[in-house]
Amino acid sequence: MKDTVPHGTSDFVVVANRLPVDMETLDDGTTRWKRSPGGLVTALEPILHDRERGSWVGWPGVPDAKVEPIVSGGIDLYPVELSSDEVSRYYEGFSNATLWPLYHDVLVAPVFDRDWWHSYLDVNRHFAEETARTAAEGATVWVQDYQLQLVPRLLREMRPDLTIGFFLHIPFPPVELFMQLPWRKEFVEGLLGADLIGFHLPGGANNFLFLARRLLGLDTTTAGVGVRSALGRVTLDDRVVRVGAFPISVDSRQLVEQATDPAIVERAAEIRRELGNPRKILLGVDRLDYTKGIDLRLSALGELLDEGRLDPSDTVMVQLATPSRERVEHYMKMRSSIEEQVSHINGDHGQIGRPVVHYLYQPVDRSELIALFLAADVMLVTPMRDGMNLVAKEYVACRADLGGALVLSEFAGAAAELRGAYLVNPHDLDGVKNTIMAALDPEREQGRRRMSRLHRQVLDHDVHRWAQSFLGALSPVVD
Ligand SMILES: Nc1nc2c(ncn2[C@@H]2O[C@H](COP(=O)(O)OP(=O)(O)O)[C@@H](O)[C@H]2O)c(=O)[nH]1
Ligand SMILES: O=P(O)(O)OC[C@H]1O[C@H](O[C@H]2O[C@H](CO)[C@@H](O)[C@H](O)[C@H]2O)[C@H](O)[C@@H](O)[C@@H]1O
Repeated sequence: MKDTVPHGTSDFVVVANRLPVDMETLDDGTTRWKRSPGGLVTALEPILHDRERGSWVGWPGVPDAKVEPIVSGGIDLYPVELSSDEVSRYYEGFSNATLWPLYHDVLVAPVFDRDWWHSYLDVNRHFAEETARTAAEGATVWVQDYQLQLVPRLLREMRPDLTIGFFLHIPFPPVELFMQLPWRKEFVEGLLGADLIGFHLPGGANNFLFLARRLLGLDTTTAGVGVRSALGRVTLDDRVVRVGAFPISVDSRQLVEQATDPAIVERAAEIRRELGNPRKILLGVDRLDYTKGIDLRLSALGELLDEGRLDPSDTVMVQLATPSRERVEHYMKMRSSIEEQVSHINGDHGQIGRPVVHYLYQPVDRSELIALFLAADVMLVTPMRDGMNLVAKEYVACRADLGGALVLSEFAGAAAELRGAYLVNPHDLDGVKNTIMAALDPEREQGRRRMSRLHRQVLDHDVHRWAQSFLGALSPVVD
């Protein structure tokens, strides 16, 4: 973290709720920066690194942080200050207790609170203002995700010279659910401030086009949107907004490089030894979020052990749970119930020095994570609903050795592309159990063929292709 940067000179600006780094205050009162959680940051960081100069407008992750613009990892970071009241109402409230559950199939009931809505509106305006100050004349601005859906329109009003893209990282809900939102028109109008609106999957793009017709009576294309093709169009009085599907991905080549590094390969072997040399290692890696199906996979494991279909003396599960949104009620409840499940399984089936489930409620280093991917015989990715799920793609990118198996929920966006995975319906516990058993002991050549297909898919469709396809569609002159 060094040098300050001047405002108003950036030709390419990413705007996201979070900066790629979070500010952390240590016990002695000093501050340091650490990597922010989540897949949005994982995906966008390499894209900005690739560019000669890029800027990122976002929140530094803690309330009331007065921070000057800084340069980190070659990216100019422009912090947006949020008060503790805004963190509580805009971030924890409207973003994560209204929009997040509404857009994730109403897995828990969304709260519709008018004060939160006003805070969301205010904060979206702050972000638009900071971006308007940062962007150079005629710049390209790429707004990210559900926390900032009003920014495209607000920004266009302030700076009509900009080219504005918007990408939604979470599912766009079915029309029947979206219609619950008391401010539904404002959201569709907010997004239509962009020149191009991107979703992970064609289904989200088609839902949005339907809403633009039905809610706002706009003229739109009606043919189905394709993957990176056949963009939809919404015709406004003075311009046309394009709508498309651009499945996000990972920096596959970099992951292969890391996963074939002898030190990481050795660490993977060491992890297996540290776990007591079990015959099979199962792995889960998630933010601790009720959408991720961590409880479901623990139920499946518990029942398989209870029924004697898995032997606790030769099977181990590692579950990494990154702390997330810890002050939001459903996240607190989920943490308690998952920790109870882990205790039950270990209480019933563990032995001294040999728990069945190794559970960490803390992030681990990237290299340790990759070593865990290499050590895992079966990766469990079982969300009830997920925009994409980069963990699934990271696992198969790392398995250049063609070992391992991926159990993947049909309700993760990644399932649309990773057809060679062991796909499961997370609402069907017996189906999940049977599929885990099949993934644990595939016929060797068949297992390698599956992994080879998955690995190739992710190598061919990496995060650079994602960014190129979105930015290419945003403007033929933006690379
Ligand atoms: N370094 C590190 N990264 C993690 C850890 N847990 C999750 N991640 C990363 O966080 C990202 C999660 O993205 P994704 O699966 O799309 O889900 P999201 O959390 O909903 O964005 C992936 O890039 C993971 O590798 C951890 O313990 N350490
Ligand atoms: O910023 P947080 O509230 O701590 O949450 C972390 C991120 O979670 C979500 O990630 C999503 O984006 C991934 C990449 O496109 C995708 O694979 C995943 O399915 C989504 O859940 C959220 O959308 C981000 O805004 C958060 O930063």
